[in-house]
Amino acid sequence: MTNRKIVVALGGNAILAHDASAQAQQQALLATAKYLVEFIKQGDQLIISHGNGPQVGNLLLQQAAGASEQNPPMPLDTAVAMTQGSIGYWMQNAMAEVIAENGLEVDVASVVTQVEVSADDPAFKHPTKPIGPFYTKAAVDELKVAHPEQQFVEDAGRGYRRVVASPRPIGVKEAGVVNQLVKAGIVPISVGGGGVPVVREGNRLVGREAVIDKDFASEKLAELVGADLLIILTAVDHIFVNFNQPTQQRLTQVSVSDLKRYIAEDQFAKGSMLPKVEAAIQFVEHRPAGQAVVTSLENIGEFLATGSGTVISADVRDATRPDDELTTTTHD
Ligand SMILES: Nc1ncnc2c1ncn2[C@@H]1O[C@H](COP(=O)(O)OP(=O)(O)O)[C@@H](O)[C@H]1O
Ligand SMILES: NC(=O)OP(=O)(O)O
Repeated sequence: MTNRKIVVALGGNAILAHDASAQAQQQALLATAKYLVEFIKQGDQLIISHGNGPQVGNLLLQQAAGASEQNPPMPLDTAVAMTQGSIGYWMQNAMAEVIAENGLEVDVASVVTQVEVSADDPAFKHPTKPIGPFYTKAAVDELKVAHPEQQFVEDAGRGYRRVVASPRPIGVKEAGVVNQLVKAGIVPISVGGGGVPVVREGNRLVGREAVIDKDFASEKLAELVGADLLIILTAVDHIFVNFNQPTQQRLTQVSVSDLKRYIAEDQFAKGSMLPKVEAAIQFVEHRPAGQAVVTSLENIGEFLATGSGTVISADVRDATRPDDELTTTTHD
């Protein structure tokens, strides 16, 4: 039994690959739950987080399509809370089924989570977070005329998407509640969709129209609950240098200083791998005894058996080496 406290962040493919129907997303989460239950079987204390980019964008479109004066569309902070509810419901339902199949007795509960951001965060003036479906250039040109207030960007060669503000998390209101649930042996689902963005005004937390990056929100939660591990699950088993080039090499063990050097070399795509790398660095800098891992759902078994995946650790000085020499990256 390992009994580590682990925050595991689920990437897009764990919930929505191509089919945005409720049934397809529930099916995907059932497959995801079969991987996650392995941690519980090992005795680890799990905290689950997830993204919501496609879902919250789709929800805004559904809201706009049915809107009237009597039935106004909800603002983005409320839409984020709605996706925390829907995805949380699917996830806890799927986890309960798989937990029962494995003869375990563990409860899973979603926590509607508010994540504090700064009202002055420059991100409010520079939208960068892609949400909802992909569009062609022609479709975007039409949308810009109909909705001059909305902004769109080309997303990694896959088409155009609407972008919204994505401020950095500075606190998680329900972190204490999440910790209480973990202590009670319950698996919490928290900071879904990066958490509902709120700013503090005295005793009030006031919602803001934004979508926080779930990797940064998961990192903040992992810091605040004192996690041993932050595991970021995505579509690739490892982080690569020279990604998608003939010279690509996967990173197995990597130190913070080496990762910072790779960032300076522009090795990680903005909006996809870069936030994961930055979140991993932030976590191990705050908790030097902890580790961050980037890998895929499908590789969880291998990770648990052999440590396979990209494991990011704080720079550790080795007494047998000169003072300024740090642990270095291993490739294979
Ligand atoms: N250097 C890199 N190493 C590995 N993957 C990379 C790298 N740069 C970009 N990527 C891409 O980033 C993707 C993960 O980002 P994204 O799909 O946005 O995450 P999420 O799983 O959270 O939805 C990977 O599947 C891969 O295609
Ligand atoms: N909120 C968020 O980061 O969602 P995605 O991971 O789905 O983009």
